[in-house]
Amino acid sequence: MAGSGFVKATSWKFTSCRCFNGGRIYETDKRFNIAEEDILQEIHEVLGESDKFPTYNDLNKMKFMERCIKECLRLYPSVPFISRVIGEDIKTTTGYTIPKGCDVNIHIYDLHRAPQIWENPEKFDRDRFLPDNIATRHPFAYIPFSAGPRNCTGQRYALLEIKTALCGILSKFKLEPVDTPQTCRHKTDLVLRPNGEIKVRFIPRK
Ligand code: HEM
Repeated sequence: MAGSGFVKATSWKFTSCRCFNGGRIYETDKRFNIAEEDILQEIHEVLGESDKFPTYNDLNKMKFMERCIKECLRLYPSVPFISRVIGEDIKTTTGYTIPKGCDVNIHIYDLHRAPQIWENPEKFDRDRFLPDNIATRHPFAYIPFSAGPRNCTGQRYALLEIKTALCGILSKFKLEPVDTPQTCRHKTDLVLRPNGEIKVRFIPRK
């Protein structure tokens, strides 16, 4: 139990929390500010105006919030790249052969911003994960939790914890960015990490 608690705590700190920070703090434009108020409205629709703690069923009803979280994880994947050792020779569609035994890095950050896949890739689009819009997308175009047999075992839990945190924070505070995408830089690491502090203003809601 202690081990599992530790995994959850560290997973939150290094992944879910990154998603939360990344999405809110870097996305300073009006599209996200409007989304934030609409997320709060959805929270009120599901929970009422009370301080009720959300249940599993409540969280599953928060579909708009979920789409915004997914868009944050597209723009700022907490795990920006993963690595694999190739198990057999692979022929690419461009005619190259990647031999068995090679180390390969899959750059999730770049994949999630590839213009061949995403229209206006740099834009925060709250509708990008509507069912109609994901129906035609390649299943491996969006892989914040990796894919295949070694994908993230905590992904459902991660979404629930991010949603829970958003319910608590957004119902009490309006968040305003202090740092911007222009002032923040990332540094190379296993998780997407800012090169310094990211400041955000918490304004209590009346
Ligand atoms: C937004 C939050 C999270 C993101 C973006 C994320 C992302 C990922 C990614 C990309 C991998 C694959 C790593 C690789 O293939 O090298 C992974 C693996 C894993 N994640 Fe997460 N993760 C998140 C939260 C969590 C949480 C909350 C837990 C646990 C409660 C968790 C547990 C694990 C475990 C155990 C693996 C290894 C799976 C395996 O190798 O079979 N993750 N995660």
